[in-house]
Amino acid sequence: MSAFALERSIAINAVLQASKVCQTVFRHLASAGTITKLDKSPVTVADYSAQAVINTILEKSFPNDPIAGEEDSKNLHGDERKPLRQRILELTNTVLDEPLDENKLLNAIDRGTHPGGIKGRMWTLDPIDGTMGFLRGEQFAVCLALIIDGQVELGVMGCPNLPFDLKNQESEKGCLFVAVKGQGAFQRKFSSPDVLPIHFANISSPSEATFCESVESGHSAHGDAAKVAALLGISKPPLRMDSQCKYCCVSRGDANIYLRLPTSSEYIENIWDHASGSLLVNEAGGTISDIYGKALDFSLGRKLTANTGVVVSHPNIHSQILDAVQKVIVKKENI
Ligand SMILES: Nc1ncnc2c1ncn2[C@@H]1O[C@H](COP(=O)(O)O)[C@@H](O)[C@H]1OP(=O)(O)O
Ligand SMILES: [Mg+2]
Ligand SMILES: [Mg+2]
Ligand SMILES: [Mg+2]
Repeated sequence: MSAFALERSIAINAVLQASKVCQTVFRHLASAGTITKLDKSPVTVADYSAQAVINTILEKSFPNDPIAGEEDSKNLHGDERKPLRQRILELTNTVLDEPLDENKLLNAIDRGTHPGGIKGRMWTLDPIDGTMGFLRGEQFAVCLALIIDGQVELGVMGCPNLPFDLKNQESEKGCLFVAVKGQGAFQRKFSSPDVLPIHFANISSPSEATFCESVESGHSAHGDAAKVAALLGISKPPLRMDSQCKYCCVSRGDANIYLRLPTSSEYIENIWDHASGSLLVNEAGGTISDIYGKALDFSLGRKLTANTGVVVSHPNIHSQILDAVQKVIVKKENI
């Protein structure tokens, strides 16, 4: 049996079940059931339920593995939140074999509070990455990764709204991406277990590239990305997309570069926003670094405290992209 075969199959099932919950929520209630967290970001019943589903499934097979997940139950307590809790519970129980009660639900969500770090085995989970995309009915991803001693070993991403073939409007939506370190990168449809290998598109000059970036200019500096593109002679418009679906798209050749350039806010990226995507990129033959060319360091806790921004591209052009990014950013820093 290949390395991490059990983890791979449990993670795929967990991500598919959580993705189902997200699809149900979107069909039935869209923005109802949304609350705003302290950092002003939105969280929905689907985020909580997806985290409860995945944490419960992981606990069954790997009871000793800690989980660093985005959500926690602190906004779900008290009488006022009872209807929200009930909705999350109902949703969660639609996909679990053994139903939870309210207490078990809150405990399952709070299994995700691990502080992270360099030692041992842990999972990191973003139950819905790109909540803004989810609320708009656009792209979002359910992202789960296994990290051992600070190294990402396995990544699984479910992208319920992503077409299997981005160029074909009729193409079936619902793609799952999976990578195990040293075993390659693959995608499959939600509807079939058959996996197909994926690769970065070959490219010899950055000027031929399509780059992708966030839809949200508050998450990634669009103006700086436009300057980088101009320096590189890129003439194609950017592919704007929410969530780690961007990692999936570059990994299967829909686009060639992913730029996540720091905004003026002092935001530090979370490990669950990049762990599965970074492994997928590496296994699909791409290069990923921060804007200074440093590898992403997943060993420092729940956040990527040693990194600034993200740059992904084919290895043939990575140093040229970094040069352009640094010209734009350093110029701005010196103003
Ligand atoms: N100020 C911010 N800067 C960068 N990323 C952010 C910021 N606020 C939230 N995020 C996270 O950015 C990711 C979305 O990236 P993108 O804009 O590329 O879709 C999400 O993980 C989102 O969290 P969440 O998981 O809550 O949606
Ligand atoms: Mg969030
Ligand atoms: Mg996220
Ligand atoms: Mg999230």
